Amino acid sequence: MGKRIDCYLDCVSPYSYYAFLYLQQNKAALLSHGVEIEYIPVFLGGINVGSGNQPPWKLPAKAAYSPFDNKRAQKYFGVEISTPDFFPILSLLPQRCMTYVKENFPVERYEAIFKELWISMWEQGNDISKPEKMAATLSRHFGSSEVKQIMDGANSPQFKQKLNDSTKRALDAGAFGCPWFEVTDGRGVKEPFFGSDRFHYMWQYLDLPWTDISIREKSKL
Ligand SMILES: N[C@@H](CCC(=O)N[C@@H](CS)C(=O)NCC(=O)O)C(=O)O
Repeated sequence: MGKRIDCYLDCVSPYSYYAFLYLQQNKAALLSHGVEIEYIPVFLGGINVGSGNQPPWKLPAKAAYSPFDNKRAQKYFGVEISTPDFFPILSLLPQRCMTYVKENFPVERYEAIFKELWISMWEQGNDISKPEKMAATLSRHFGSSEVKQIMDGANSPQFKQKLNDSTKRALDAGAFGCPWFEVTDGRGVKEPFFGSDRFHYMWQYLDLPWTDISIREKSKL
């Protein structure tokens, strides 16, 4: 039975970015231990509603704590972001675009453009819920006819439904936030994991020889 990590992500979530970067950096090491990774775009707003949760910034104590944790995570994962003025955005358009790209383009291009959404929004301050900003971000990796194809696909009933279905799938897997993971061990048994700060438990669950979240030298992080 193949070990795997199904990883549910939304570009509106900075912790999804950290988890994505971390898994991408460790992809080869994981694959060498037979662990496959799949990134699945979901709508975090729908996960909050469906699970009865609220975004952390809505609870005053969490909102006050969050900047500390976020800064530490940025330092740890080696990335600098800042919360844009327009936050939060409705991430339906970008997440529908990712749903379309996932199904219609090679996985390398899909992973490259997913990363680009976080860069565009969180590092460069672009409101990618706006069609023109989303199209401009897509055009960093796709030609103009492909950008049109993706934007049209994202707005089609079929891909709107597919994003709903993935969000439902995450909820069925127990999700109440992002990043959410459904991890399958070597016997085919699945367990849920939440957050970019739980990889050490994941390695333990997958019976990998790493005891810490970091499987690399500190200097290489
Ligand atoms: N401790 C987690 C926090 C992740 C987190 O706060 N995710 C947000 C979205 S960016 C969320 O969905 N939170 C739901 C919750 O905290 O209940 C981590 O370090 O990754």
